[in-house]
Amino acid sequence: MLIKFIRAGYQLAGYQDRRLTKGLSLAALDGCLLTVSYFIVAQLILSVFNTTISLPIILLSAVGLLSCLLGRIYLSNLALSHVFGGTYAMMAEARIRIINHLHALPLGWFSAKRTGDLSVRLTSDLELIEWLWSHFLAVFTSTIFTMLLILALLCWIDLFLALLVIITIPFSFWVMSLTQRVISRYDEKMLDTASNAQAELYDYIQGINVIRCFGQFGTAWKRLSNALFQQYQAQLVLETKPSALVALFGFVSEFSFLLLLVSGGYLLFQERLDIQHFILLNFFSLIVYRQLQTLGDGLIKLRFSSRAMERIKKLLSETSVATYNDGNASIIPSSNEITIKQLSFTYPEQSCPALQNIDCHIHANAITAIVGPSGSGKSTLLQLIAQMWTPDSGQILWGEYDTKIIASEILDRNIAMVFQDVVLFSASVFDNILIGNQNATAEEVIQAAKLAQADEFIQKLPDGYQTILGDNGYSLSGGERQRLSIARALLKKAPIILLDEATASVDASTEVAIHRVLENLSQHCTVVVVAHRLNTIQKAQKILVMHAGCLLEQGDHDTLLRQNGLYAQLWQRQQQSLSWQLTPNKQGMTT
Ligand SMILES: Nc1ncnc2c1ncn2[C@@H]1O[C@H](COP(=O)(O)OP(=O)(O)OP(=O)(O)O)[C@@H](O)[C@H]1O
Repeated sequence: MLIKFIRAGYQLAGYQDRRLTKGLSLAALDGCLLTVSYFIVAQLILSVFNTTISLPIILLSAVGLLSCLLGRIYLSNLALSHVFGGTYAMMAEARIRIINHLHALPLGWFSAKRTGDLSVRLTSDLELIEWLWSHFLAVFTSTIFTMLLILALLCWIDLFLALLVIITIPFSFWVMSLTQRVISRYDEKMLDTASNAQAELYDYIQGINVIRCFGQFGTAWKRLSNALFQQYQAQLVLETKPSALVALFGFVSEFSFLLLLVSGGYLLFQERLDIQHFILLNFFSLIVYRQLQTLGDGLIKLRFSSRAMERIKKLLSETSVATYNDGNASIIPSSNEITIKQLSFTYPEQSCPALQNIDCHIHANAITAIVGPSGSGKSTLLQLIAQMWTPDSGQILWGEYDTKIIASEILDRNIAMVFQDVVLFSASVFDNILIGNQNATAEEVIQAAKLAQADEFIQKLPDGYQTILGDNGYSLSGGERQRLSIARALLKKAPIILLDEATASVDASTEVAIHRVLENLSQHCTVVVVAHRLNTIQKAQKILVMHAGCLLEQGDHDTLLRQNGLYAQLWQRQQQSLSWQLTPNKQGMTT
């Protein structure tokens, strides 16, 4: 089981740190040195009883014991620093591998799993494994060596009595494995309830403003306290259920000591064993008993963290977006046009497809707009173009190549996307824009902010570009946040820019200015925008009109108006609403 655990750890990290092997060898040496010091004590006891004790023997023993002690301090220190160095480096690598794997997972995975569960796997589960590697492996190795050597010493003193100790060891291990099996029945539940409690805590803190606004403290608190109570119960069961077996393990290990005491006493009485050897046998069997206890404790914890290891391995086995790992990094399409062929897509765990048989052509170096009623599939189409999901069927071609065969890093580098929900990090405004292109100069960052109509409000912030934004950039208005995310996308200078209602929260004049920038950009970029306000995309070279997951109409503004279909209806409704005027009625209220 231990070997399996170590192998799984190596797999998790993706490499085997040499410091760990070195540290474990040093721990084994430490265990040997401990046995040497016990041997010296045994010799001293024998010489007392044999009356051969003398000052030189006492001095020699003292020097021997001191050397062993100093040697052990040196060895255990060195062993631990190697084991810690190796373990922490490997676990850091494991975390990076997990994060890299998460990058490649389809967005649906994140919405299906709760953030709390993920954070438990990345924190508590990994910490448990890390703790066991760093604190148990070295102790386990030195304990095993000490125990084996002491058993050899026991055999040297009296083979028959040593065998009495040895035969009880398999029983101890049998009880230990029984305990592990019982624990494994409850530890899964404990880890699951811990994940759930963490998820509830996360939801509670995230949604505290909504909870407060709608007076939902009672309901929200009930959910949270329920989850915490379940975790508490699972923890209690895990601790109490195997306790009888843990006690039995202690009894079986102690029994060997008892057996030796009684049998040794009998042999002593029969004068077949002398007193000095009787004392030595008991002294050593007591040490074996202690070592067995240490091993038992560690192996029980090992079982617990093996479960954590399985959960992380399961996370790593989640299937990534098809293109992510297999893509060809050398493919660079000759043009930035996008062709969509018979594309259909259903969200995970949904029965109705969000997109059905979409066929269209998105011109290079032009603006294409996607419009349609809410829920018609506009954002989904945009996200599929950005390869955030794997389609059920159909193809998306970038130039002449199917995006499935293009390496995801190439796609990521060439596509800039502005999402509906803007995510800003707790960093300066400057750094938030710089995320778009880490190699950009300060001038380029400011230029991108100017193009996104963000420079003016940034200059008015307390520290300008160096103003630190709070959690998720809460100190900015919705429109300001959107402009920062547009600046970020512009800074990327990607040949394909996708904007999902990127200007929904900005005022009309800013929106016009941003669209003017997009028009300029479209001279050398493929720009795809999802828009609700149709007057902003009137000049788009192509407009895709979505309805209930289908592409209903396509063409430019004038063609679509002539078709007198859904687009014409939407256009007319918006034009009517633009002509509305607020006038006071007789009671003086505006209507
Ligand atoms: N992560 C998801 N999981 C399951 N269903 C989803 C998910 N995201 C969107 N949907 C569903 O897919 C359909 C299309 O959604 P989509 O967001 O693409 O529409 P939209 O046209 O962009 O809407 P809006 O204009 O309101 O943003 C909707 O029925 C929506 O409920």
